[in-house]
Amino acid sequence: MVDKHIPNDTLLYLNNVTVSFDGFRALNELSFMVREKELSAIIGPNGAGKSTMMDVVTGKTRPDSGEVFFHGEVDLTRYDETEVANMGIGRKFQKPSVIESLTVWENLELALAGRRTPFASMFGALSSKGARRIDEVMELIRLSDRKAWLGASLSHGQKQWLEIGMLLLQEPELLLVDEPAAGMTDEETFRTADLLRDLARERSVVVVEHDMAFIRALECPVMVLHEGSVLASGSLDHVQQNQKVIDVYLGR
Ligand SMILES: Nc1ncnc2c1ncn2[C@@H]1O[C@H](COP(=O)(O)OP(=O)(O)OP(=O)(O)O)[C@@H](O)[C@H]1O
Repeated sequence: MVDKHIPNDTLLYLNNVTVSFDGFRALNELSFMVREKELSAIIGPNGAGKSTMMDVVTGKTRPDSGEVFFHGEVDLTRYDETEVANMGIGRKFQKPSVIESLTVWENLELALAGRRTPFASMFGALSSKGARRIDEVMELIRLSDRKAWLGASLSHGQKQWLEIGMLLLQEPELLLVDEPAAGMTDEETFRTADLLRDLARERSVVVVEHDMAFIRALECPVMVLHEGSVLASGSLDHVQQNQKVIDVYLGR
């Protein structure tokens, strides 16, 4: 990456990314950057290109043109989903995929096993280091007192937190989180905002969300996507006062 304007602490840099479906541009020369250990939010009306952007970053969709630099050098567009995940990019989908018949601890243990050697997983040897890490993650996701609860008995919000915990055990440097507050109670929504702020102390977190109260609680920079490009960026107050943003949201 040879661009003088890119700060040294940039973790992810999309450069002029275009994705077309049958001639329709879902992403249109999209460029933006994510700094290390930064929490940021992406908003935008339906069809703005938010999911497509995450598909490109995670190797699910290959762009027609443009690059996606991770750590300044690696162009993620050359790798597939598994390779990108192994490089340290985690994606939390909207629908939780927690195993309902396993406890919180067992779900986390399984997620940790995913990154242990086949030999260690086969013989069930969870190291004391591994167990400590699961304890730390349970603390982070506010589920320490639910350790022995079955997935099925958790609330919707708790399932989402457990799923975030499972991703954390992959130790991602960048976490992409898709509409985490959807379907949550107000209290869960605010606890989730707290949780994501905590997570961004150790890694970069990008949240795609529609819920403005939740975005406000994140207290982070916001980028507005529209028709596959950045329409505005800055604080939530700043973008909400932007006339172009107002027009797009009011459908003018
Ligand atoms: N596989 C596909 N084939 C054809 N068109 C697609 C495909 N994926 C996305 N699109 C189109 O690209 C545009 C961007 O879609 P995308 O899902 O990225 O938007 P979004 O901002 O995530 O929307 P939402 O908030 O509704 O989830 C939409 O017009 C969508 O219909």
